[in-house]
Amino acid sequence: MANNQVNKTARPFDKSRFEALLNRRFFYAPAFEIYGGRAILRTTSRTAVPDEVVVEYETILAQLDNYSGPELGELCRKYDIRNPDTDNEVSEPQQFNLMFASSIGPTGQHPGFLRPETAQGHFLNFSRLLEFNDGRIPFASAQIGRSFRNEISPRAGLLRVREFTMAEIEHYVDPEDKRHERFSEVRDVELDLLDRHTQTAGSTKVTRMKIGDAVDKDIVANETLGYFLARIHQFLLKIGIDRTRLRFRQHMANEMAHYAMDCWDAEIQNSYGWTECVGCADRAAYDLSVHSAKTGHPLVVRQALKEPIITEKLVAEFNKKTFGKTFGKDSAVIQNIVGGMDQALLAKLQGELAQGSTTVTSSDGREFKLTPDLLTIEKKTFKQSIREFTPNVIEPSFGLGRILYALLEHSFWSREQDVERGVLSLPAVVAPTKVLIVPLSAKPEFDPLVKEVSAKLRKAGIFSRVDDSNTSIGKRYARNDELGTPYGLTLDFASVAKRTMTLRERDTTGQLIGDIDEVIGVVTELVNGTIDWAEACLRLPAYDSVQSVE
Ligand SMILES: Nc1ncnc2c1ncn2[C@@H]1O[C@H](COP(=O)(O)OP(=O)(O)OP(=O)(O)O)[C@@H](O)[C@H]1O
Repeated sequence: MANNQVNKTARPFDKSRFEALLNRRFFYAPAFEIYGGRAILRTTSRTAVPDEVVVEYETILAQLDNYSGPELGELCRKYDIRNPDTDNEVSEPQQFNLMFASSIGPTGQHPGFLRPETAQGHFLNFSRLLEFNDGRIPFASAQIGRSFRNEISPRAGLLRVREFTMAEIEHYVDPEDKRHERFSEVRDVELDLLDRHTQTAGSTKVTRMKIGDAVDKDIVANETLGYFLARIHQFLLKIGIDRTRLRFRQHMANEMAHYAMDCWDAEIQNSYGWTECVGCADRAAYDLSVHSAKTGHPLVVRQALKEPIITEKLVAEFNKKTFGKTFGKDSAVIQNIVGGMDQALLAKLQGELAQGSTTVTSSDGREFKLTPDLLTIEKKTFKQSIREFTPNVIEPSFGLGRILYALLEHSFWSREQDVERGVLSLPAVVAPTKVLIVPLSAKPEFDPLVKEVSAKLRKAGIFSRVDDSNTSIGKRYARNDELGTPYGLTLDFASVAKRTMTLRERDTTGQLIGDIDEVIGVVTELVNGTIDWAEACLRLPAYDSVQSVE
């Protein structure tokens, strides 16, 4: 071999590191399959695979070349790598390419699936998230992303579409303790509830009730679910949903998924009727259990018990020396029969053995006589210091398009004196532009002031726009009222001379006046929500030439 040949593998192949990686892949997917010389990731249905897994799989596939013959067979057996054409284990090195089950495989065996919600991605990452949280619950994951539904008839604007943006939270709780640490903060929040009993009675009359009372009375299943209902309510009001057109409707038993413990929809009334915009369900342990069953990877929490649980159990033990000799190849059959017995049957067997012998019968009717020199059954003490359980999931699920549509309907109105003048009353927190800067004139002496005000607002973290178009100030206000801009700052000739500025509020059209820096301070607080307009009116004097500019 030529001495100058370069070994391109910087680090020698390390089997144990590689197999540790194979183990890790079970976080995401149960197995991959080889179709016509291509490896296909077999994920649980509707599963989104995070980007990093692609890298991981490429690494895995590249490394498979390091195995050959029986070694590869062994590896494939261990990690369930199969050739689906023959359903045999892969026995010789192949050149693999990577493909995902979510696209059509070369043999067309895998249909493509688009996710109907973002939830699957959360569950796939559960183990890693649990690790980040030091193995403890409760914790939550949140994600915003596109979701897809095969709607038969998409309609009603953004209300029913085939592709939409969803924001979901998966909050993991102990199934035996669904209290929420911060429930006391929302206990007194009043919600309009339409529970299932009211609906069964044929009524749609809501009951306004404190969420604390609803949980105490078992109308809402538990504190964590109640906590999220209250937070959904607060969120929707904060972004500008009209509370008189918001209700929480409980799912009827026949409407709810079979595994769900309780489910409520935040419904918002709009011109199409009452529309579900946020769903909030206690989905029990269903998702994690199903993912776990499909992947073979346990999705559980292991919790050290403060007090170990001591239990006593009857245990069957076969005498290794005599048992195999006596029963030969039937040994396994007998061990299976005894191994499948519950405590009551074992107790019966123990009693019979004490009398001298007992008989067990196989499924094909053969009888085997057992004596105390072959089998002993004794009570043993077990100490359990770890509690292992599958967490339950509380899932608030927001459809952003529906919320936005309802918000636009709730926010839009016309001025009484002129129906042509529309106003979009978006609260500052959601308005795309927070402040409009309106120089009264396009004269160059206004430029430094306009620049100063917009720079100061930018520094305060407030997004503003300048409208220096050549139209009347009234028209400029009207145009920006329709765009939902909550505040206007007007620079006039007094501003140039005396450094004063007026502040206008969109909904009332009320105006205040003050020193430029003082007004910027007030508008910053208004936008940040630390004061409201009434408070601003106490801070700054009213500007009484409103009519002259409107
Ligand atoms: N086709 C769709 N178009 C827009 N948003 C949707 C659509 N389907 C569901 N959503 C939104 O996603 C949220 C959560 O989805 P979920 O599965 O609970 O809805 P769903 O019960 O299927 O809705 P619906 O009964 O109205 O079809 C809903 O509250 C809604 O805001």
